[in-house]
Amino acid sequence: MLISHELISLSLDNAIESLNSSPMESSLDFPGEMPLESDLLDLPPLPTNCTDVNVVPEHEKNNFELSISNLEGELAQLRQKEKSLNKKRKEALNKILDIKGCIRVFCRVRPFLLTERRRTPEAVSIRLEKVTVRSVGNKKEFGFDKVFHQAATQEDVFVEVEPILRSAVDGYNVCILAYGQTGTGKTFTMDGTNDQPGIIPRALEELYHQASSDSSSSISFSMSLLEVYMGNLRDLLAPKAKRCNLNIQTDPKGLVEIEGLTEVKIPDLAKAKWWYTKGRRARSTAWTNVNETSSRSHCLTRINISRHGDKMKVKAPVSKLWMVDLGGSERLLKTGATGQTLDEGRAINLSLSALGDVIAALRRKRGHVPYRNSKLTQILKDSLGDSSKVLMLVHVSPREDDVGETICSLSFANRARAIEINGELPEEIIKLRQKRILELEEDMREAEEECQNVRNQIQKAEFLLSENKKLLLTNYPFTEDKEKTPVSDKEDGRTVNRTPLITENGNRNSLPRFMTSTVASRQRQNAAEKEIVRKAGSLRPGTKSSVQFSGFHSLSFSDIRLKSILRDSNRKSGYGETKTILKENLKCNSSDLKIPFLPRSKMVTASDPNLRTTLSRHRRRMSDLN
Ligand SMILES: Nc1ncnc2c1ncn2[C@@H]1O[C@H](COP(=O)(O)OP(=O)(O)OP(=O)(O)O)[C@@H](O)[C@H]1O
Repeated sequence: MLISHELISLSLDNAIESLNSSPMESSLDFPGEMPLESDLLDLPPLPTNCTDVNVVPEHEKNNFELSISNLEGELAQLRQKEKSLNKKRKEALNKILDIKGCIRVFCRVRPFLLTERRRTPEAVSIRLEKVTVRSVGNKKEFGFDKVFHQAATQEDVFVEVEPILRSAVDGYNVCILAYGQTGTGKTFTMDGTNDQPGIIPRALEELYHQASSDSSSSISFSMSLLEVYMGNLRDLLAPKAKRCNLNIQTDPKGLVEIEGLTEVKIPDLAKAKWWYTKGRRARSTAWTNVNETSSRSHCLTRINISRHGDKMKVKAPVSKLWMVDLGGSERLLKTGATGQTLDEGRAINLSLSALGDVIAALRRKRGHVPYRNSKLTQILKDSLGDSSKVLMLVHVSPREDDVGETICSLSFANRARAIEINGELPEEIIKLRQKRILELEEDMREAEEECQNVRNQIQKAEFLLSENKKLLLTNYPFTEDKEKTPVSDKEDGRTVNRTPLITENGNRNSLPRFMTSTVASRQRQNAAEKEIVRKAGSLRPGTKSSVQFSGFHSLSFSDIRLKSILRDSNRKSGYGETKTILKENLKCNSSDLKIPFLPRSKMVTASDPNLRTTLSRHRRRMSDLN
């Protein structure tokens, strides 16, 4: 192995030279396809006019080591910078959400269905972020943080939801609730269809996207799905027999856990979607006068987000993302419900009113928050409080027949926004807030852009570091074993570089004494190495034997990518194009990439007397290994 590596450890300039030269000019010519290492082993004995590159002087090893430690230092600094930029972005986002309010309420108006008759003037109209409802000469107006008109797409809705998801990945507990009369589109918004996926499938995708772009920590997800049906908890991911009667536990710190709830690891998006679809199928639905597949329960999807920092031993902090498709609020007579369906409707209404009370108490910053009044609010206790972010999407129907229900839903939403206490804010304060939000958004965007730049630099540095390590190991296979084989030591008052020797059983320096080098032979060897370096250096000042990135960064010729780059460059004309190809493939600036350009005449031949010692040493090492 060492032989072939040494053979192909040509410097980039020599490599390009070989690739571009004609068969007459070079004995190591690679027309089109590069030879395999095994091919190289089968090559006939080296002719005298051969580029000998087996000697890597010891002082270059120090350069490698210095380069590696420089890169490691650079990487540590870059990672620190990424962390602080991330923190800056988080803070800006958090401030934005605080200004906008920790409990935000959006309204979505469902379009008319094909079976519904459209009347003018329409009962529900929208102007900016206000919804106006008209009925028999009366007109009521409701304000929201955001209103989605009938033509709004799933994408439009998701764009507004995305920042809150970011908060979940940043470590906050987040709760997204879909509220509204039955048949107004809650399930459509949360779940969607195959063609028009809703918030949950999009959020899953987004979470993996955010996790993959955060290199400062590793983020993992797990999923649970449950429904609150008639005041009971049902585990939608458990086998049917084990689904019911789960208990809610709250620890002294106020963290909520549901005893026995199935929690599945979702290492990738495909797994996440698979589990989600499985759970959704188990949900209770029934036919009502209003909706053919009316949800008869509250369906809760929980994603636990664990963030592992540098120290994997420390227990990873976990944040919860709840996405809740609430049961339909309805006036029970209208739905034509009887028997069990009537009971289901009552249970839904009771828990919705408990939810309304909790949100209103939180908005008013009351000392007592009535979480205990329903199972739904008990479950969501640690995700509705002060340090959490809540988003409620209220759904309404555009139909005149539904005006009564629409007004009920919008009043519920207004209560959650605490509008009746504060009234709408004065125009001036709204403008000031908007200005501040714009500034913070700009800060966030800048931090994000800078962070992305730093991530690119990290990637590049990581690549260079691994290349340098590979190269070091290739040329100095015993590098880790520093104590047993000192790289250099003093002998007779002079510095002597030692190349480690190896026997079949792997012991070094255990050769018979007559085979080991003497002080004199080592000095000759040393002198020969120095001579090679001197000759190479004299050909072009500053030329180094590898692709030079800024500073000491170098790239091994044995790297597959470089091989293919060189092969391409061989088909093209030469130096200029090679440089372009390298730049494109390695995605670095031209200033970072300095390819030494050497004249073709730069050949070190085996006939050089100074090289004889070195070559014989090389052959001995080859035979040691064979
Ligand atoms: N924005 C929309 N665009 C197109 N179709 C919609 C939209 N919103 C709702 N619908 C359609 O309206 C019907 C009822 O919607 P959906 O089942 O989502 O209501 P729901 O509020 O979840 O009802 P329930 O509370 O009874 O479960 C469905 O056929 C759905 O496809």
